[in-house]
Formats: sequence, C-alpha cells, structure tokens
Amino acid sequence: MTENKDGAVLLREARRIVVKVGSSLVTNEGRGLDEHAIGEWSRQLAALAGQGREVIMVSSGAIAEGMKRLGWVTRPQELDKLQAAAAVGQMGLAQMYETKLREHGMGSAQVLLTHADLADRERYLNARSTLLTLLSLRVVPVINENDTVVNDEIKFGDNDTLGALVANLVEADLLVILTDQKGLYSADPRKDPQARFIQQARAGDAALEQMAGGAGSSIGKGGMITKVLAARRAAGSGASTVIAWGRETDCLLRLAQGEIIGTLLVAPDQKSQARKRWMADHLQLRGAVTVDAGAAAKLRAEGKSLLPIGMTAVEGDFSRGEVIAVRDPSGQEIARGLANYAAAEARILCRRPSADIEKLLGYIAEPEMIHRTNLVVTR
Ligand SMILES: Nc1ncnc2c1ncn2[C@@H]1O[C@H](COP(=O)(O)OP(=O)(O)O)[C@@H](O)[C@H]1O
Ligand SMILES: N[C@@H](CCC(=O)OP(=O)(O)O)C(=O)O
Repeated sequence: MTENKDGAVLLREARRIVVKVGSSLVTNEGRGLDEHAIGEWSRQLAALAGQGREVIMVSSGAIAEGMKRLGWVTRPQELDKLQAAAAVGQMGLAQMYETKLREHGMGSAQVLLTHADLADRERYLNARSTLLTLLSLRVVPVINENDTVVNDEIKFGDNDTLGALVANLVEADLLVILTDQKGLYSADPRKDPQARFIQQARAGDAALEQMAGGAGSSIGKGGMITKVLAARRAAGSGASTVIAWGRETDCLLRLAQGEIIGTLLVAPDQKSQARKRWMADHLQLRGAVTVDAGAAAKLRAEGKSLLPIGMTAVEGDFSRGEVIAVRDPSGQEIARGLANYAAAEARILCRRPSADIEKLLGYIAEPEMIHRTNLVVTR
C-alpha cells in the first residue's frame, strides 16, 4: 500500500472531525465576516453530519471582526481592548454560524473555552461531556477561545492549539486546519518562491518545525509553526491533521472521500494506543476501586463502562476527573480510567444501581463511575 493510499483510507474512515478556520479566512483578511465562506463550510459540515460523521468547528475571527465593527484599523496592543474587540466580534461570529448552519438543517452551539478549563480535571471532564452530548444531539459546536476573561497565563493564544486540544478532548480522528495557504511548504511561500509543497509527513516530525518558521499574517496570530505543533499535539490522542486552503471547493467533502488536499500529517499511533500512553504518561494515579467478577469480565472482555453497581470497595481520596485504578476481586489492577465521581461519593455508590445515584447524592453527573471512552484496560 502506498503512503497516499494509507492517507486516503485514514481520511475516509475519519468519523469525528474537528475543523479549525483561521481569522484571515473567516474575516476576509480583516474586511469583515465572509458570509459566503462560512456558508460553504456550514454546507459541508451538514453534509458530513448527514454521512454519520461528527463535526466540531473551531473558529477564529472574533478580534478581527470586532475591530472592523468598532472601526479600528490597527490592532491594539492593550489586552483590554483586544478583549473588548473579541466580545463584540464573537456576537457576529456566533450569529453567522448559527444562521448558516441552520440554513443547512443543522443546530449549532457556542462553546467558549480557556486553557484553564482544559487544565482543570473536573472542568475538562465537564467540557468533554458537554461536547459529546452536543455531538450526539447532532448539533455542531462552534468553539473559540473565551478571550474576554483570558490573560497571558490562561491563554491558548492561537486557535491552532485550541483546535488540537479540542481534538484531544473529544478524541477526534481528524483535525482539519483551514488556512490561507495550500498547506505546508518547506519554507514560508510568501518569502521563498522556491518553497517545496509537503503533501504528506509524520505528525511530530521535528523537520516540519524547521520548515514552519515564525508567525504568519498580521490578521491571525499563529502562522504555520502553531499548525505543525498542533498536529503533533493532536497526534498525542491519535488524530491525524490536514492543513489545507480554506477556499478550496468542497474541501471538507473531498477530504472525507479520501482525496488528499493540502498537507496530511499522519498520527503515528492508533487512538487506543495513544490514549493508553496519555494516561500512563500524563496522569497520576489517585486511588482505586475494586469491582466484582462480573464487572471485571465486562470491562476486560467487552470494553464496557464501569457502573457503580459493580463496585465493591473504594481506596484513596480522589476527585472527579482524576485517574483511578480498577482492581478485580483478587486485587489485581485490570484497568485505569477517569473517575466521574469523587472518592467519598463513590463509597456511597458502591453496589447501587445507576438509577439511584440522584437519590443518593442529590445530583447525577453520569450513570457510569468510569465511562468506557475514559477507560484503558491494562491487563
Ligand atoms: N512553511 C510554511 N508553509 C506555509 N505557510 C507558512 C510557512 N511558514 C510560514 N507560513 C505562513 O503562515 C501563514 C498562515 O498562518 P496564519 O496567518 O496565522 O493563518 P491562520 O489565520 O489561518 O491561522 C501563511 O500565510 C504563511 O505566510
Ligand atoms: N480567539 C481569537 C483567535 C486567535 C487567533 O488569532 O487565531 P488564528 O487566526 O487561528 O491564528 C479570535 O477569535 O480573534
């Protein structure tokens, strides 16, 4: 099988897709929201959803659109002015996506995130459940950074990084970064006319970072380097990345049919391997639950979620969103996963059916103690 054929299969099989569009595209180089372009992406997102795929839009453009609406010609330096512009522009952005997606029969939802939301385990899980629920409702989440409340410490800064983190968050198969170039070149094509086009490479290959150089246009913030780094980050949860020209006709639909448009940066690891590595590398074990033989068998053989009814004991003092081990009745660790309930709550829920959770705790987060998508079988 050739490299390209592998790539084509990967694109065709992508079920959950995060699409990121940059400020210059969305706002027509700062001239104002590009209604036609947003309409075209919306039409394609709806068609992809019609094929049974799940799609998420990460859209920049709030600051650029806000500047236009406020009549500002030069981008201010002051954070409060940028935040004010973002708040003004975001109204237009959300309205435009809502209108265009609705024209194509799709519901939409605005989701504004900060870095702190994804760094905090509990908020991470909340954001994840909300997005997965929106997808199951066939609503397109339209995501941007919550610019109004960010300072330098909690800023993603560029939406390429945000796109990759969202791909990690929902374990997407594919991240498509649409920009104002055909893809990645061996050097910035604005500066080097000899620059060679890269059609396919391995996400995370250090040579790509050399090629991508510094920040790009004056409208956007990231440039190509943030896209290459985003591809590396997305690959951490098994998502491959495409960097392509956002005005290419039917770009998203053709990609999903397996046509390699732009640059394809292939994730070296499968999703399941990537998830295992991520849990092993990034997260500290905070406690454990012991399960009965029936639950152990379901987890190991069928990859099912862990329900409270199968739990017999709880160890440690963990919070919601932290990683815990799952032990079989002999005390052997069989799996690890993210706890939906804190240790004290889990103790109350042992051996109880999920239908009783609300009565026992006064609220219900999820019916599972660990959802199967947050669970890795370790032996
Ligand atoms: N190796 C490269 N290949 C392609 N573009 C590059 C490269 N290095 C730098 N760039 C620049 O990055 C720009 C895209 O980044 P940016 O303007 O931030 O886009 P967006 O707003 O879509 O995120 C291109 O217009 C290009 O000038
Ligand atoms: N959150 C900001 C976008 C940050 C940014 O500039 O991103 P990008 O244009 O994708 O490089 C906005 O909406 O204006």
